[in-house]
Amino acid sequence: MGKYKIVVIGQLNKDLMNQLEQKCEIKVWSSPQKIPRDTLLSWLSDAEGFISRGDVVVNGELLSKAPKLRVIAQASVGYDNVDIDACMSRSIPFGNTPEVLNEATADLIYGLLISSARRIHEGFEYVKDGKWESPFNIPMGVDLYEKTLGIIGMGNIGRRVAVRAQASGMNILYHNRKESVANNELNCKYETFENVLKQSDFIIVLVPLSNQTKKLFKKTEFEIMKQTAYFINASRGAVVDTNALYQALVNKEIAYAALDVTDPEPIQSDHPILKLNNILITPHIGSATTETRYKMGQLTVENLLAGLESKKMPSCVNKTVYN
Ligand SMILES: NC(=O)c1ccc[n+]([C@@H]2O[C@H](COP(=O)([O-])OP(=O)(O)OC[C@H]3O[C@@H](n4cnc5c(N)ncnc54)[C@H](O)[C@@H]3O)[C@@H](O)[C@H]2O)c1
Ligand SMILES: O=C(O)[C@H](O)CO
Repeated sequence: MGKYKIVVIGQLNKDLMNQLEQKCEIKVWSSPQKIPRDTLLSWLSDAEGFISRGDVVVNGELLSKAPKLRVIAQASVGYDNVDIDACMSRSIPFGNTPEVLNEATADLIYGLLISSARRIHEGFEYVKDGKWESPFNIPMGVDLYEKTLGIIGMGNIGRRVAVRAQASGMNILYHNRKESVANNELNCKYETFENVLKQSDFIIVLVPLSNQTKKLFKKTEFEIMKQTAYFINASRGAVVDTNALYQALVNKEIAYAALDVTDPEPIQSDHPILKLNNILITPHIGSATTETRYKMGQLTVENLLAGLESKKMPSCVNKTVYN
């Protein structure tokens, strides 16, 4: 039997590529830059399998140019770049990589929280700039102990963040579309969206980007937060109205923001929000550790090969495709 024709966007570990090469003939785009749409569509014209990436829009137009495509996999838990209905209409299973990145992403988010609260990155700038004249003229932070953390979108990663916060002596509120026994058993209290915003000292956003969550955080939402609130977004940039966040930070309606995701990505280096001293931004590095990225790549390859061999994927988003 011949090899499966596949297209891979992004870099996979060498041994994972070797694994794919055993069974597949591969066209690979390993550049961090976005692949030109025309190139991608021409590569997909005879492909059976596709490893996509977050910066590729997978929609009906793309699928119409890929008549032989039978499976799509992606190394991420979020799949807001993919039109799942369009995949369903072609009975194409789409595989993502949940859970394997929980700990790494929760570490990064907790790192953002501690770094903001304790002014860690500012402290280093201070030292580099020669401003550290005595032990008394230092940037002051705030305690986490006995403060309230509100998690909006309390799923796999949110729960791992909650465990870290509890170790620091924080109280946890959460809001999801509905209350969950598993979250309550973790000693986290369910509240309405508005109450979480009103009552929390720190707010972490971890909802998937969807039509319901696009610009979930606008002017009104920042207005109802405490003036001392720290706002942390690690979900997707488009969940937040960046201009409203900028105004809230400038007008001191909230104290501080830390973002691992922006809208657009990358954020323009001359964006005015970068000039503020009450913001910390990292370049979408939630899952970016060697070990975790390897596990994500491994699950992606398993998903793809399962699909090509007409077996059930270990992690399929549109499971009803198998009904
Ligand atoms: N910064 C990063 O590198 C990074 C890494 C991993 C995941 N993410 C993002 O984080 C998101 C969450 O990941 P996860 O693995 O915890 O997913 P998950 O599906 O386990 O959790 C998401 C939670 O959000 C809730 N939710 C969905 N829509 C909601 C709404 N409208 N209002 C309130 N709650 C809602 C769900 O009920 C669920 O509990 C991903 O979708 C992805 O966008 C970012
Ligand atoms: O959704 C995810 O898994 C992260 O954002 C990494 O892309």
